[in-house]
Formats: sequence, C-alpha cells, structure tokens
Amino acid sequence: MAETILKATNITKLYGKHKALDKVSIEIKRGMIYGMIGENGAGKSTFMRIIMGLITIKEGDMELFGETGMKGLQLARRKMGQSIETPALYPELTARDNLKVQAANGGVSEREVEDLLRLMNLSHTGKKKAKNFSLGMRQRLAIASTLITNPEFLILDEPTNGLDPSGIVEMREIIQRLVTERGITVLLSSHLLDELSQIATHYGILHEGKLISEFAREELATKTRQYIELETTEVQKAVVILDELGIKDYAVINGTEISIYEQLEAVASINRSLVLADINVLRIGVTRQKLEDYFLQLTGGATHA
Ligand SMILES: Nc1ncnc2c1ncn2[C@@H]1O[C@H](COP(=O)(O)OP(=O)(O)OP(=O)(O)O)[C@@H](O)[C@H]1O
Repeated sequence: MAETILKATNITKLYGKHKALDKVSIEIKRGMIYGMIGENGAGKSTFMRIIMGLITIKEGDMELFGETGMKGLQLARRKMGQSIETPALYPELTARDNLKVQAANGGVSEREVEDLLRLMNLSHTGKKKAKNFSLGMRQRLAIASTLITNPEFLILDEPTNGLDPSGIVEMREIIQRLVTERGITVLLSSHLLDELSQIATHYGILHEGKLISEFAREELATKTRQYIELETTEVQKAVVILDELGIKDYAVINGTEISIYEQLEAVASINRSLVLADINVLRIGVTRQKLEDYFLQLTGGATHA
C-alpha cells in the first residue's frame, strides 16, 4: 500500500458567511497525480492554499507525510513545492540565470540547474530574458524554480490555464515526466476535465465548495455514456419513427440533431428504418459523451443525462 502523502478531512473554510469549502475530504497517496476539477470559484485555490498553510482553517483536519499539528505540518511542507503564489522571477535574467540565483540560495548544484532546464523544456531558451517569455515558458520556469528544493509533493494551480493546445500538451508531458523521472506526487487543478484527462490518475470534482465526485482514471470511460448521434433535416418525422421502434430514451438536441441513449447495437437497423420512411439521414453513428458534458452534468450545467 502506497504511503499517504495528504489526508485532508472535512476541510471547511468560511469567508464571512460564504462557505468557500464545505467538509472536503481528500486522500492522496505517493505516486498519484490528483486532478482537482472545478469551475472558477469552486474552491480549488482555497483548498491548495490551506494545504500549503497560506490560509488557516477553523474546521477540519490535515495530515501531511504522516505529520499533524502546526509544527509537524510546517516540517512536512519543507518536502513540498507549489505554484499557487506567483514566484519571484527576475525579468531581466535568462531561465538559466533565474534558476542559478535560486540554486545559490537553496544550495543546489549547477548540474541540477541544467537538469531542471531539460526537464522543463527550457534548455533551448538561451539568452532570452524571462520578461520576453511566452506564458507557457513562464509557467514552466515557475515550476522549475519550485523544483529547486527537490520537493516530493508538488501542488500546481491551473498549470494549463491560458496555454494554447500545443502548450497544454507540452505541460502534460512535463508533469508526467515529474512523476516518472523524479517520483513526485502531484496535486493539480483545472476548470476543464478534458485538459487533465490524459495525465491525472485520480479526479475530484469540486463544486461550490463541495467535493461532489471522486474517481480513478480507469473509471473515466465508464462515466461517459455512449449514445447514437443522429443528424437529420427532419427531426419531427424521425422522432415518430423512433417512437414506433419502441425507443424511449432519446433527446432532441436541436433542429437537426437527436441523441439516442438505448439500442446502441441496433444503429444499422435504426438507420434502415429511417431511410425506409423517407427520412433524410445526414449522419448516424455511435459516439461517446464528451468529458466536459459529463462534468457539466455533475455540476448542473445544461446537458442531457
Ligand atoms: N480572500 C477571500 N475573501 C473572500 N472570499 C474569497 C477569498 N478568496 C476566495 N474567496 C471566495 O471563495 C470562493 C472560492 O474561491 P477559489 O479562489 O478557491 O476558487 P477557485 O476554484 O480556485 O476558482 P478560480 O479558478 O477562479 O481561482 C469564491 O467564491 C471566492 O470568491
């Protein structure tokens, strides 16, 4: 059984009368990449700040690396790194020099700096000053600087936020590398389930301060429903045929689309029945519900469940 790195129990945080977190309990074991998903304001940053001791709580218990109590937690936090607070980067310095300054403070060798540059895909940035970096490069440098102290547990607040698709892929690969090459346990957040779908080993869905769902990567596929997607210019007529076929679980999505949630194996015969009834079928096929739709379904967004 892997060691428990974080055990948070019933964490509650009030801002005045507003409950930013409501009895959130999460357990993270060594080697996990835990993805905390939630819309803006769901409480992700608040939770991360509490873990790092940046804000205090009156309700709830926390254990880090088996340590509890103020002193124990302080000790445990030395084994942790975070990107919640924007780190002090020197805008006039290169990536290498930024890390060298921090390495000198932290007693880390120059060889380690080179390794961090490689790990974060920053080796090629040469003489470019940090102030001229793209958002992705800045984010990677920020993470590199938190790695100077060699943390065992890393907390990354929205590491893919604002990045373009290739930047997101790059960030995912880097986070994966942190785990495989350095054995770092990671807690990270995003407001998009899709963005973390390929890296996180575990997920927690935070909604209005409550942890409303938790599942492992393997369960993800079963969470998203399969259905038949039908596109036709004659939705009304198609609905009559579906009724005749005894299909009850379907939804008219818009003027041209119907989603059918049963008899998936009968897609060919449904198609035949529609065509025989002279219905213009533009497209029909089995597809899987998107992760974001599942997320919206959980958080009460508009979608058919
Ligand atoms: N210092 C504060 N004082 C008062 N309310 C706060 C404070 N910090 C956060 N909140 C509120 O607590 C709730 C949770 O905020 P939090 O920043 O943790 O959400 P989040 O999920 O990280 O969202 P975002 O991605 O927008 O940062 C929000 O309603 C926010 O307005």
